[in-house]
Amino acid sequence: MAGVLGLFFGTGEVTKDDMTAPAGKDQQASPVYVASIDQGTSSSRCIVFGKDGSIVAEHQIEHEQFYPRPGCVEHDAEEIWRNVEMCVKSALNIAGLGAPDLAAVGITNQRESTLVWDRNTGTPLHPLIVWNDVRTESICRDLKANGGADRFRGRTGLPISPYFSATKLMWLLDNVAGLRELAEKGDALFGTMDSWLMWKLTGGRMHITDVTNASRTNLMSLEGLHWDKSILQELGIPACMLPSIVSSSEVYCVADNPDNVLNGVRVAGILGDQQAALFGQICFREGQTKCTYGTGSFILMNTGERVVPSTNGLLSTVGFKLGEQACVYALEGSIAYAGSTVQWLRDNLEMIKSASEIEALARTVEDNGGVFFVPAFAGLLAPHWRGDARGLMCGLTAYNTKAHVVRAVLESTAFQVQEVLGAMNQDSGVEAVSLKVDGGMTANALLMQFQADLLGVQVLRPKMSETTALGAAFAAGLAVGVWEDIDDLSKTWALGQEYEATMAAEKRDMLLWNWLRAVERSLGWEVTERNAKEDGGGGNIASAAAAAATRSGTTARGNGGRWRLETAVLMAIAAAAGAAAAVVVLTTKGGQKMHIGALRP
Ligand SMILES: Nc1ncnc2c1ncn2[C@@H]1O[C@H](COP(=O)(O)OP(=O)(O)O)[C@@H](O)[C@H]1O
Ligand SMILES: O=P(O)(O)OC[C@H](O)CO
Repeated sequence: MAGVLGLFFGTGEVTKDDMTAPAGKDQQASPVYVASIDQGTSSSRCIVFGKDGSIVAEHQIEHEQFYPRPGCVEHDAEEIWRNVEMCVKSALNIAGLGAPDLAAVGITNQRESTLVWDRNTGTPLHPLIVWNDVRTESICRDLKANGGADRFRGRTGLPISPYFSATKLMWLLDNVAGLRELAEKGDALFGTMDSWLMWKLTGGRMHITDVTNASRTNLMSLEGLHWDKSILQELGIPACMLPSIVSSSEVYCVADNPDNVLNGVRVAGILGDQQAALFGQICFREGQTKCTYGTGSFILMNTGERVVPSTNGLLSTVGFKLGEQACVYALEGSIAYAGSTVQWLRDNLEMIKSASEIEALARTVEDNGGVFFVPAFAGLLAPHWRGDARGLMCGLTAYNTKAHVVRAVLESTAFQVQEVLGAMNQDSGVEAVSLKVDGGMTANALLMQFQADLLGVQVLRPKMSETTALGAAFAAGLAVGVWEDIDDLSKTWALGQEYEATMAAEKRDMLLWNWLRAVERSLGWEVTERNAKEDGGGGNIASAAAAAATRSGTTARGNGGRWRLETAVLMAIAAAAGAAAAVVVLTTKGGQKMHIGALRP
């Protein structure tokens, strides 16, 4: 069920009285309020900010998550638009403001999630395919087979992965009846959520995306900031269905949809949500780094005006581009499962009743008791990029309790962030001295302290928790003169909480070593009939096992029978997964589970 939250914030600088008589109404001065639409993976919200960067009012609405098949995650784009409209209306009502009181509106959004719609009717032609949907794993496998996972990296900064929009769009073009023909005629459009919202706000007049969102498609040249014709051609994507690429901060238009409450307001900022958080955290200088701990976790380092190529499993991406100014780039490490592991403990394992309970339970034990958890629920993103990894918990003994398990789940986020920061250090040559943090999980002081300990640097949480929405408001406000320049913005950042590293180096090294051993064991676990075909094994599990074993350096020979497996091959599967002992369960085409047995390679 979708939930509705309406929040009112009294803040230091903007008082309740100010809100009943907004400056824009009484004094006829230029409006100083900026609204931000934050369209995220689990919810949409609208926040109205004052000039001092404080929150005046907020409204948030969750939307439904659809899981039509294993590995598939979809949203209803029309539901999202209705929620956005409702959020804006409610936030303005709560603040006692109207559209004329807004200097501008900014948009920030879940990135990569892919939508196609009809140019003439404005109707979505398929549900939104969400960024964490892995249905295009086999398309990616084919592309990788023909030139390697990194064949687009030099141009787009990204590896081939189901995460990015390119293969999601390929899938749509191949699987939605009539879409390719419509697209070739110029009657079907592609966009991420920023494009969709712009389309709706302008009553179907504008089809644009900003450089940060475009940099997540795997279709944009990072240096030229234009769609890469050769990639489009190779992937069979008609260029006419793509939006025009614009900067992150400029007046794009005046919203001119008379049915919308924002009608007449300048739309002046667009940033993908992680880049918006980088901007909202005032990471304007090269080397400055932030981590957002939400459903997933995303670490971005500002690398200035140069594209820093990654050789350690990170992404080169656009940080932001302010109008005509030079583009600022970033290195990014994306982690798919962070706060969602806490939701998993709550909803699937029922070990806690609410996310906020996890800290107290984890504090009842001194440490993880030797337990390590790798949340590779749909493979691992940065820095491993292994679609064949699966989740595991290891190091368990009879001594362990629920508290150790819960603590291991919490710690898994900090370990992943540590790995990414290590890779960032290697790629950029910049050793971070501090990490600015935000997002829901930063409410957890145990996790934040553990993070500082693992990194050996200060972890800094600002007073303002809504840095993503703030970043988009900053981008919009800059374009219309609410804020003069980035120095003006920098004054708004205030420290909320600081965590210093206190853990002894030997203890930290031992923890990191054990984490890496656990990760190693999670790799290559996924061996299915589908993999068997795609691995060129002639459609049988035995050959897939042999392929998996070969990938992991173990040799094995299958007997080629469709469902008959030799002991040697089964043992190779266990070895490929790196487990001391493994229980092998195969799923048949009909969905039936076949319990094969426990193995000790
Ligand atoms: N005290 C807490 N300890 C650990 N995780 C938490 C805590 N409070 C919230 N979370 C997690 O934070 C996530 C929500 O953070 P949020 O920044 O709102 O995410 P998003 O923007 O991705 O929706 C949830 O996945 C939730 O499980
Ligand atoms: O909406 P969020 O906060 O889960 O962020 C999603 C990211 O943009 C995916 O890349």
